[in-house]
This record gives sequence, C-alpha cells and structure tokens, in this order.
Amino acid sequence: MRVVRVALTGTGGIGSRVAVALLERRAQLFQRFGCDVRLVAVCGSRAGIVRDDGLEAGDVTNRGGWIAGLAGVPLLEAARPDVVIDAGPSDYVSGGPGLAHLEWAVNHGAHAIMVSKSALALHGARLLATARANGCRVHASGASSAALPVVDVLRHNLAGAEVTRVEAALTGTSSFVLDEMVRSGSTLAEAIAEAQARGIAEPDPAFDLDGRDTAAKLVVIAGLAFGAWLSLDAVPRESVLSVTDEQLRAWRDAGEKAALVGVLERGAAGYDARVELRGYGAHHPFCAARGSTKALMVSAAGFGDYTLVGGASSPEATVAAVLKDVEHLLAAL
Ligand SMILES: NC(=O)C1=CN([C@@H]2O[C@H](COP(=O)(O)OP(=O)(O)OC[C@H]3O[C@@H](n4cnc5c(N)ncnc54)[C@H](O)[C@@H]3O)[C@@H](O)[C@H]2O)C=CC1
Ligand SMILES: N[C@@H](CC=O)C(=O)O
Repeated sequence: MRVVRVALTGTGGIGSRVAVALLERRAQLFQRFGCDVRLVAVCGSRAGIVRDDGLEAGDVTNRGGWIAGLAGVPLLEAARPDVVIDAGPSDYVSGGPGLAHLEWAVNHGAHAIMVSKSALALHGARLLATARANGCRVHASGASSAALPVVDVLRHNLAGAEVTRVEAALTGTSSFVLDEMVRSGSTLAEAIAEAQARGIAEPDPAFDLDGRDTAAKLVVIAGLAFGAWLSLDAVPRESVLSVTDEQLRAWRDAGEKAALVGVLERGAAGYDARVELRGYGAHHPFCAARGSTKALMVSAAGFGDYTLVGGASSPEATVAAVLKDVEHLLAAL
C-alpha cells in the first residue's frame, strides 16, 4: 500500500484544526484513493514532533513528546514528507516561515499545500518554476480565498478560456467589518473585535482592512490560474481604514452593500490588479453576500459572465478547503 507522508508546519488556529481533520479523514482517503495518508510531523515556531508510523490527534493537541528546536526545515529534513502543508503566519516583508518550507518542498520533490499566503504572493513565480521542474504540485486554496474556489473555477472549470475580468470579495474580515458598520451601525473597533473572536482576522487585522490580504490573494490567484505573477507591491489598494462616517451613511441610505474587492483585468500587456472599495446596488448579485461571505464575478470570452457567492471565512471553511486540496493532490498522484 502506498504511504503518503504529510508534514504540517504551523499549528495555530487553522493548522491544529487541519491536523485533526486530516487524521479524521484518514480512513475515507484510504477508501477513495487506496493510500495511507499519514501525518508524520507537525511543528509550531519552536518545537515539533516526528513519528514515522503516524501521529494521533493527542500528539498535536497536547504537544506531549514535542522536541524543542525540531521545527521548520529541521523538522522537514527529519520527516522527509511527500506533502508539506504550511499553516504558519503570513509576513509580506520576509515571506514568512512558509517561504523556507515551500522552498524545501519544491527542492526536495515534495508537493505543497499552502494556507499561508506570503511565500507565494512574494516569490510565487520562482517557487512555481522550481516546483514544475521537479514535478511538484502546489495547491493553495487556503492562500487564495479558502472556501471560495476561485483558482479551481479559473483553472479547471474555465480551462483554456480567455478570462477577461475577475472581480471578487476575497477577504471575509473586510466584508464582515463593512457589513457590521453599514448595516448594524457597529464601530470599527467593535466589528474588528467580532471578526477576531470568529478566528477569521489576520493576527494584525490591518492586513485584512487595508487591502493587503486581498492583494496577496489576487497575486496568488493570477499566478496559479493564469501563470501571471504580479508584483504585490504594485497592486494599488484602497482601505477600509479610510472609510468616513459620511461614506458609511451614503452606503446605508442608498441600500448598498459595501465591499473591498480585488479586480483582475486583462489588457494588451497582461493582467492588471487593484483592490478597491465599492458599493453594490440592491439588485447586484454580491448583495447576497452577508457578513464574511465571499463573492466572485468572472467574465470569460465565449463563456460569458458568472457569479459565485459563498465560502464565508471561518476556520472550519478553511480546513475544508485544505482537505479539498488534499483530495485534488491525491487524485493526481
Ligand atoms: N484564520 C483564517 O481564517 C485563515 C488564515 N489563513 C492563513 O493561515 C495562516 C495561519 O492562520 P491562523 O491559524 O489563523 O494563525 P495563527 O496565528 O493562529 O497560527 C499561526 C501559527 O504559526 C506558528 N508559527 C510561527 N512561526 C512559525 C514557524 N517558523 N514555523 C512553524 N510555525 C510557526 C505560530 O506559533 C502559530 O501557532 C496565516 O498565514 C493566515 O494568513 C488562510 C486562510 C484563512
Ligand atoms: N483574514 C482572512 C482569512 C483568510 O484568508 C479573511 O478574513 O478572509
């Protein structure tokens, strides 16, 4: 029987849930794919554990037997996984720890599932080129809007199509905060606190609100779906943090849904990206997206226009998206 060895780096709010869900899915994956998907290593920032015959949920949640210093690349070297899942922090300056983890994977013939965004958002072109050269697959639903399957729709459902425009509300926290302020009259601080309590905000919620999270997701989406790796710094961004009371009142009085959206447009020289604040009239399909629910509009030559509303941000939805990536990966092995 084929054994697929999985290592998970980053065991915070999302990573710890991914570990447990993967263990719970083991029997089902065996039935569906005929292989033993074995979680052999997990780590946080400073410690980790490797066990060749497979970890159990308690090993992850109780952290008994974790070894100090066995984290990151040393953990991957010790575990020699077939698949690396990275759910560590995103850092748009250094690339985050996920950069070293993804580099290790694509240089050692391992497949990767990225939940953290910054490694791909900053260095996607180089990493994907190495992955391709070494026969490694890189999936990144978690890094590109989680339960809203944007990359899948563009890459598989619209394979070969000339996609001319993508407009999408990709950051659940900014949608949630705007909804709370416009519809319920919450203050910015109250709305952010609620998004944090729901486990969907980035550790620094400014990343969600000032458009960096959406811009990073746009870069990952354009790179994975179209092979167009844009510069994250060059994506112009509007910010929820600069919305005035007057603007909030105007959206409320007009019955509009406010959203911070990412836009990808195909021009003569390739794809342009931007992040902008928009108010959608009552009859626009994005008005169905309440709270942290995401939304996508795609225009493709020959196919026409599509709208998809769903995939609300939540830890459970992100875990479900990671498990979907696992299924896609196993189906292709
Ligand atoms: N919370 C959400 O709904 C979603 C989060 N993401 C992304 O997933 C990642 C994780 O998010 P959360 O779990 O919410 O954050 P978190 O802050 O709860 O977890 C991050 C974990 O990474 C660990 N870590 C830090 N440095 C590390 C290193 N060098 N090696 C291994 N682990 C390290 C931290 O100790 C922490 O436990 C972030 O990059 C985030 O942008 C993606 C989709 C949805
Ligand atoms: N902070 C993000 C989490 C997933 O990427 C969001 O709010 O959607």
